[in-house]
Amino acid sequence: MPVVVRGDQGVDIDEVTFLRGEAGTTGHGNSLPRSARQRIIRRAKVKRVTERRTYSYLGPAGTFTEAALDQVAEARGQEWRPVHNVGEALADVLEGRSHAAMIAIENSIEGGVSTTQDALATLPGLRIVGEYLVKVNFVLVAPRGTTLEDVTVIAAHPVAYAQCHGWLGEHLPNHAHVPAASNVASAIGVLDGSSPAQAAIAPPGIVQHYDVDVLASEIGDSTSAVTRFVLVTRTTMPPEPTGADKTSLIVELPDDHPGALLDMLEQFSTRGINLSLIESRPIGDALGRYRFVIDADGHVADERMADALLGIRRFSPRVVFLGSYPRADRKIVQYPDRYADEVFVEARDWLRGLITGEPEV
Ligand SMILES: O=C(O)C(=O)C[C@]1(C(=O)O)C=C[C@@H](O)C=C1
Repeated sequence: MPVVVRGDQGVDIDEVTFLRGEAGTTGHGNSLPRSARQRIIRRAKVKRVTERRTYSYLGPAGTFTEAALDQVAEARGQEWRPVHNVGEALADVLEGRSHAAMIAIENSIEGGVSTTQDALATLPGLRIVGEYLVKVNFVLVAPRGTTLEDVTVIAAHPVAYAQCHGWLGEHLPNHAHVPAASNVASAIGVLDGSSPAQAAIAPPGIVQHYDVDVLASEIGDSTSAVTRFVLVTRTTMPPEPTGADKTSLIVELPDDHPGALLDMLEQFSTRGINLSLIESRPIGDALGRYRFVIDADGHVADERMADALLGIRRFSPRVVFLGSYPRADRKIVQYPDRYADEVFVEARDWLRGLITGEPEV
């Protein structure tokens, strides 16, 4: 298959070059009749429209999720589709309305975003292809003329609300919370009167989109809070290994197998693989049944990771491979020399030799 380089508007660069040559607009003379040239240009325009890709994200404009999507070079100049929740974003991908969806998966204060983790664990056919980090901090906003004394009810996305407990406890200890679909939906509800709240927790950039008073700034519990986002597509080949990769998995453990969690962890530790995340989530069918959400340093194309996955697959009743993709921080993965690819290859060759009867050297 030819490699296609995408232009800013989603047009195949090689296609455009070809058409330019064909239409005689590249300095080789306008040898084609005008009508033929126009037909070719029309074809290029149709292609431009049909080749545009759609990216779904938690909207409306101004959310942190939008800021994460803004970091995706291939998404620039493409169609961005604001949606109401993670489920809708992933349904867009699975049902073909969108090429990819940007979703929040972890926050440095709140931990894993459980709706995302549960959706990825249960919806087959999805792959994480990229990771993006966004620094998050929050402001309290309200319709013009509102004062802090007027505020008894606050609208906020639950993950944002959980990051502002300190400030709220100190300044508005008696407030009530109404959940909002996103950090910007919270403010819209307060402005259009559809929310019972008088004020909303929102990203600082909200003032560029809406006419609001900022009642307080920097209300997050941590000034260094970060949310991790992932770009999800339909199942596809993982991006090429970069040496700075991460592999995401969901693993269920066998029942009645004492030490199963330790067995699973050993698959990684005995191959020199560091885990940057391990979290349990209820499977949901009975009390005491959990699945594990895991991020491991390395790529499925690395021998040590492939070997670990084979080990896990052998005893786990269900393994979901969510993807291998470049780490957002581009930090090269470190591991002891004895887990390098060549060491695995040499050991496999040695074993093959034993079986085929090659003399040992
Ligand atoms: O993208 C947004 O602004 C959101 O409202 C979503 C979300 C999340 O799902 O975690 C994103 C980042 C913040 O940590 C809080 C909320």
